[in-house]
Amino acid sequence: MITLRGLTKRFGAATAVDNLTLDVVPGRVTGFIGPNGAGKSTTMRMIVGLDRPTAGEALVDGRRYATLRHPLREVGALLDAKAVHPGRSARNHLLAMARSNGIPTRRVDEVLDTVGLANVAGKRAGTYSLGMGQRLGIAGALLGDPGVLMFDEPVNGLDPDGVRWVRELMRALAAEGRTVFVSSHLMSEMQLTADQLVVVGRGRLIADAPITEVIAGSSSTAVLVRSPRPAGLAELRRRLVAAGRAVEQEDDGALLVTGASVEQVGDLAHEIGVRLHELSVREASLEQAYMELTAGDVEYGALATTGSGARV
Ligand SMILES: Nc1ncnc2c1ncn2[C@@H]1O[C@H](COP(=O)(O)OP(=O)(O)OP(=O)(O)O)[C@@H](O)[C@H]1O
Repeated sequence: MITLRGLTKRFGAATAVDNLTLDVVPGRVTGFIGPNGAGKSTTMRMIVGLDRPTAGEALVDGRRYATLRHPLREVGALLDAKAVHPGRSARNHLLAMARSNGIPTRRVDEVLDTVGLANVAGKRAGTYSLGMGQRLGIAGALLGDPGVLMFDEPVNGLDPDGVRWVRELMRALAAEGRTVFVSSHLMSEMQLTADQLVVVGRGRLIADAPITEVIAGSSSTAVLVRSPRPAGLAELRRRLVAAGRAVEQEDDGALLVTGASVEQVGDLAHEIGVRLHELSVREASLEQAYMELTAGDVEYGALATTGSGARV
């Protein structure tokens, strides 16, 4: 478990992380998302003692990182995949990490196997591709078989096969009861990987909720209603609009209702005697929900060059 209490980091006048309080619990993949510069990396760096909080604290299983005797056995982290000496082989890099944490050598070969680098483990890390570097970083995080794992942008630079491998790895680690905290800008991937989401903007907490709740809360999540009776559907529409719901009509005549639950729409249809052929939820994508949540917190926005003209 990771516990953040009033966690704050200021760099001079700028506040990178602003009073974050939350728990990242075991047995789930918790996605950590937010616009560029929102404070995700700084938060993760404070959890593993690489940055010192200006105020508040970050604890791993109730303890500060600095007080852990064998930290790699408690918490593994992929923070900067390039933070490997380029002249060192992957195997030697992991061996040095293992020695300093009382981890047996055979574990080095195990994790090299797990991440698919066994065949190139003797090559200098400086010759590795971006994706291979990510795999080496992940191997380092797994090395101590820790109960808490953090990954900052783990799929960065990976090919589709690698992206899928990371997704399955995260899910498997959480299923084993570990705490998995992972940041990413790829919302479609997050939607497939995470159970819980922590959303930050300008250092502050915007949301901490199950992914299903985040998506259900989006204004793009709607109820789809289809009926063989156009007159009945028109009456349903009139009633819904009168009740303050937003209703759109699809090209095939179906209604898309926002701001009402399936139960409410179904009950109303029953009340006025409209026969239905479909009543279902059309879920927003995580990307849509994310865009709404963070709309006011995008720090490095550019003017859109096409479409709506909205700042993105
Ligand atoms: N060492 C530092 N000195 C000064 N400012 C810093 C330092 N590290 C981070 N910052 C600033 O803190 C803010 C948060 O940065 P951080 O890298 O934590 O954001 P992030 O959410 O990880 O962003 P991204 O998605 O772009 O990786 C940014 O404004 C950044 O410029």
